[in-house]
Amino acid sequence: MTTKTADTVLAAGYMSGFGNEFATEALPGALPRGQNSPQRVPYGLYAEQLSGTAFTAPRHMNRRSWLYRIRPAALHQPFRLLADGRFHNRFDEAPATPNQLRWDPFPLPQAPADFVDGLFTVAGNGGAAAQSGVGIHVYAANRPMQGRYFYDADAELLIVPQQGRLRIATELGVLDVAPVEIAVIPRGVRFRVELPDGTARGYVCENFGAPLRLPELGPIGANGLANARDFLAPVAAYEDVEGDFELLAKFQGALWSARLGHSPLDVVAWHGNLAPYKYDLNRFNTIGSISYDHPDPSIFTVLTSPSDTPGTANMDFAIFPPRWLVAEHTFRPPWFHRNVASEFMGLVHGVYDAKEGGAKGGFAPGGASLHNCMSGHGPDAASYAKAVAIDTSKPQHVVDTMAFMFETRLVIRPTRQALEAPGLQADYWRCWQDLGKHFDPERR
Ligand SMILES: O=C(O)Cc1cc(O)ccc1O
Ligand SMILES: [Fe+2]
Repeated sequence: MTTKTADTVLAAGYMSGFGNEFATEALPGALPRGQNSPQRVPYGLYAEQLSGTAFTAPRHMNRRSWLYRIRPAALHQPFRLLADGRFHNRFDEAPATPNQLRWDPFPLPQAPADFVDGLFTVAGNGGAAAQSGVGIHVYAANRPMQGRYFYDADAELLIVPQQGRLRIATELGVLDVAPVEIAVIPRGVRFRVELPDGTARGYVCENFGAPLRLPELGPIGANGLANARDFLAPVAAYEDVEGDFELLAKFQGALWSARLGHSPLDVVAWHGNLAPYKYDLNRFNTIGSISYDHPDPSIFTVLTSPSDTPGTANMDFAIFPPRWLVAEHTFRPPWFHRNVASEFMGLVHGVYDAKEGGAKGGFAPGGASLHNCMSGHGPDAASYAKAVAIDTSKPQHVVDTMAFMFETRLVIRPTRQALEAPGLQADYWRCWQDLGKHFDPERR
């Protein structure tokens, strides 16, 4: 396989910044100068525009890139609809439940499975047709995608590796992503996933809504939370290979397959602000209370997909990273709460400070929990007992942890296969049952 990278043009494999107007070429002079679509493109390439927002979207939201490629994306045989599998968008198969749900770590594959084979849909809401909501999936894979490429026309993909590194070779370049990093692949971008560690497991959020962006910072100021310069987009890298390959498309909730005679990762140069990117969650500048009380979790937002209602996101991606807790005379873990929003949580590693104990396997790395609209939840009895006993005049260092949340405006509906999965913890509700009555009208 001939794989050429941009090493000779740019020293690093990545360009830093969020939503920048990037320009990158794997061969010198491959980017047309002064125009997007010249009559004849350098090196005999084809020019192709990839737009991720409406042409007329406001300038600060507009996303598109120009790709200079060996063959246009139009070149493939007709797509055939594939039979329904475990990766889908059927969120109406089972009644949405007000029960708190939790799953053990999702199993690693028994049979050979690549990244797409290994996708298992856990829950979701809305859909591609409405261009709003999310699909929530886990992946568990043990072989690289070989001669297979995938794109999702329904959604932007937010990939959260939990175990094992991923090498995501995309049309626009290569992203190497390890646990505690995330990758975002724009709607429609074609890619192949390789597994440098042999196996991999993690979470995927299909965002059917507006592309993820950095949250507003308000009084926090010009810096903080996820800083724009820590996002990395790949430099152009292409392969010029021919063979009998498969292109998989996710379209309106279903998977389609087409044959194609060449690698679609044949973009020699590109420029624009629509690109895959990665981000190291350890770079997050965590901001919290330095006086009293636990802040609302919106302070932990890494990326947000806005809806048409200001301030009410289609989806927020929040993390709970290592940090110092210093709030005095304060119950420091997440408080007990019921929210209008719905919360799907996963754990990359360590222990989450609201779930120190719990029934059965607890909240374990590679597992998940779901607390839907107005479903009461909060620290389990063990975490509560610990938090009311500590001396809050001393700072507390929360270390070795990385939990995350996909928080959505719409109720998150579990799939039938997720409700029937052996890992669903039937006794999760018990983790709150030891929160006894302490009320005493004689004691203040
Ligand atoms: O339920 C959870 O554990 C997530 C969460 C964390 C937090 O710090 C505040 C509110 C919240 O929903
Ligand atoms: Fe919550």
